Order: sequence, then structure tokens, then C-alpha cells
Amino acid sequence: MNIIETANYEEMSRKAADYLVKLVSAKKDAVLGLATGSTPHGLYSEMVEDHKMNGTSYEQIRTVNLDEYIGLPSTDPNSYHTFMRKRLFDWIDIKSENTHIPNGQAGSLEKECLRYEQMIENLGGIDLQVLGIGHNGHIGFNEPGTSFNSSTHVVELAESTKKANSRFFASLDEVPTQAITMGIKTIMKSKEILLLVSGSSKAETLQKLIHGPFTEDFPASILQRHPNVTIIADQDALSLLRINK
Ligand SMILES: N[C@@H]1[C@@H](O)[C@H](O)[C@@H](COP(=O)(O)O)O[C@@H]1O
Repeated sequence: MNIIETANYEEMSRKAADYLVKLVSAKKDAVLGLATGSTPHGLYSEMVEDHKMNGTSYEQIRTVNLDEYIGLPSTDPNSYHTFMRKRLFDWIDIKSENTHIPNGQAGSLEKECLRYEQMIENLGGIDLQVLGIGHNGHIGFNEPGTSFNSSTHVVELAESTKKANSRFFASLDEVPTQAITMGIKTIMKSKEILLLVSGSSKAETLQKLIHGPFTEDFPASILQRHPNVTIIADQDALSLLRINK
């Protein structure tokens, strides 16, 4: 794993944006795997800023998102569809037909999972997958105990995840209990992974990811086995690790 330490959240976001912009400029039709949560907010703002200032084009870029809540209409302010539009897609020249997010309102969720997995394959796979991480080591919405062999599937959200994400909703009761997420195997098929981690509350999680046991009880430990992972993390997140600068 390649670890890049930054002074703070802002620098992490800038470095991550530089990373993505470099890829997008080199491969005009790249397939980007995108993430939600608070961690990539700064990354998306920086990409929008770069698009405005430097004209980086996303005209032929395709995107696939990790996950979506089940039961929220795509127009709901808390859906990941809305998140992506508001934070990124509305501000760059990407074509909406090239952006893909699981449909959490599909009539048959089982068929939707199969469709999503096949769609990623039809695009030729993911060139670079951006990831955040949950405190319990979840990636996408793959909670502890998820099979490392999983493809896109429906999950029951862990109580701790619902609590953590309730900050975006009016109350805990409004947080959906289920989601569709790319599986661990789906994520691992990405040619490259860029993991962003910020803040002291994630220090223990990051320490476990790097030095902890390889176990389905800690989904992110799978990244120890991916051949091309870059972690951009701030000092606070790296505070329990000693790395050579
Ligand atoms: N499904 C998302 C994950 O993709 C994200 O990594 C995680 C951490 O979120 P945050 O970045 O807000 O800490 O939250 C959600 O559960």
C-alpha cells in the first residue's frame, strides 16, 4: 500500500483531486468508482474548482457509485443520487447517462443487483475506485461479516452505521435500514483503489486496516490483498501509525 500523509483534511482533498484529475486527463473515458459520506466532500469541491479553473473535461468519463439506500426516492435530499448531483455531477460536464448509482427503488432488488454488477462489467471494469471507510471498517455498505466473495447485494445496515449516518436525517428513525452496495469482490476487481481517511476518530480504524488481521469481521482488511491501493490520510487519521515521511 502506498500511504500519503497530509497535514489536514483540506490537503487530503486537494491531493485526492490531483490524483483523479491526473487519471481523467490521461484516460478521457476512464471508469471512476465514486463514494459518498462526508470524507469525499472536499475532493468533489476541489474537482469542481479544477473544472472551473483548468477546464478538466469529464465528457467521456463514466462513473459508478458504491451504494444507495433502499427506499429513498432518487430525488430525496438524503439519497446518494442527490448527493452526487449536488456535490459533483451538476457542476462538471459529465453526461448524466454516463453516471451510474444503484436504484434503491427497483421493483426487484435482486435483479437490480445483478444488473448493476453486469453494467460495471460491460463498462470494462473500474479504473479507479474512491473509498471512504466506516468506523467499523465497512467499505461501501459492506458491514462486518460480509463475505469477501460478495458481488453487488442488499445489506441490512449495522446499528452503528445508522447512528453515524443519522446526522444527515431528521431522526434516527428516518435512516433507511437497508442499502444496495457493490460487494467486496466488486470493489476488489477495480484496477486501482484510492482510500481517503481523515480525523482522529478514524485513527484506530486505519491502524487496524493496515496492521490488523485479515478477516471478514473487518471488511476493509481485504485491501491488504489488493495490488494497487493508495491511501491519502491526514495526520490525525495516521496518528496511531508510524510511517516514514
Ligand atoms: N456508505 C458510506 C461509505 O461509503 C462511507 O465510507 C462511510 C463513512 O462515511 P464518512 O466519510 O462520513 O465518515 O459512510 C457511509 O456508510
